[in-house]
Amino acid sequence: MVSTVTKSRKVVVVGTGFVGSSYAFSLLNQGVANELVLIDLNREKAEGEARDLNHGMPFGSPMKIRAGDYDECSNADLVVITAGANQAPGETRLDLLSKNAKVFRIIVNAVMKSGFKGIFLVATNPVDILSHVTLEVSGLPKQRVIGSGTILDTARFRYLLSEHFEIDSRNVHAYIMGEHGDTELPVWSHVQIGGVPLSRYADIDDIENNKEMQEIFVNVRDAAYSIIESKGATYYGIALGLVRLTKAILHNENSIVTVSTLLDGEYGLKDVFLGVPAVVNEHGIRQVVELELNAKEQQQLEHSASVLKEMTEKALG
Ligand SMILES: NC(=O)C1=CN([C@@H]2O[C@H](COP(=O)(O)OP(=O)(O)OC[C@H]3O[C@@H](n4cnc5c(N)ncnc54)[C@H](O)[C@@H]3O)[C@@H](O)[C@H]2O)C=CC1
Ligand SMILES: CC(=O)C(=O)O
Repeated sequence: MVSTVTKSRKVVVVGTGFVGSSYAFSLLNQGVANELVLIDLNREKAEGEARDLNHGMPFGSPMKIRAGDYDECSNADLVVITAGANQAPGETRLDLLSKNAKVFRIIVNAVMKSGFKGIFLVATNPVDILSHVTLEVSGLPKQRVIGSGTILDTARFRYLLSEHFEIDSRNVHAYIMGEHGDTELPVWSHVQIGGVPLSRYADIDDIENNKEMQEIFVNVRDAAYSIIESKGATYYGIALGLVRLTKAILHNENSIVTVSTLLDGEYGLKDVFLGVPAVVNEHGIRQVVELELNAKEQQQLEHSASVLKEMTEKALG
């Protein structure tokens, strides 16, 4: 059933490239917001996207879509940032840091200058570090700065497991945690199919060292590289993930999703944005969900945190 929105829900998306325009298209399809403003450095592109999307209105959910400027952020509930460079084939997400950190300082300052009082949702890469930059530049409470983190990696993981075991992906419960990038980790100890632990469901004793399972994780971790090699960019998966997060926020769903948030002692880690399961609602991040990790998973998470921390310190200067 298409959900109905009773009070005004305004979203501004900054960056109407592949990711931003796919997000706008999915938002229109799912009826999650009722006002959407598109901002891009290339104003003509934003205007073209708005016109194209509006022509689909009779087939979607009623909403107002237009191109605009940063003053539109003053009464927005949510600003989604998808602006900045994407990876060229072979480039890592971390390689984008210096270019995109500069872009972020400009964007976040412009949003805040409008008097913005809502929530930031960041997707641009490297997403964990740019979420940290957003927090620092905006001065907002940490609950109101959310990175898309490992929401897409978790979806890829659930999908590939669902294909392998021929089970609806909605019945596969699993998390990818850590960096949205090369140091991310699969939390094998908490994978469940329909509530049954994976080791029991699949009758495999040593799940994390099983060759087929390892291959599934490698395909998750390296998915962006292979899609970028094939078609130049990835955008549909993250667009749907961003809509899922938008719904959790605007509809106050208290959903548990893997997002990037500033840790403050959870998992024994501090002062670093990292992908973890967290409860998300209209106030942003309500709380981090602390899973009981095994020793290997904890060590992998700490490694991911240390890589991100070092890069973040450089970016924040
Ligand atoms: N978090 C995730 O899971 C994912 C993140 N991404 C990231 O999303 C970002 C965007 O990717 P694409 O849409 O493919 O790139 P794109 O190149 O298609 O679009 C980027 C847009 O940003 C705009 N832009 C650049 N500087 C700007 C500024 N100062 N103000 C306003 N707009 C500005 C450009 O004009 C362009 O329209 C990349 O960093 C990419 O790595 C992509 C897929 C998944
Ligand atoms: C590009 C990117 O971050 C992804 O597809 O995972």
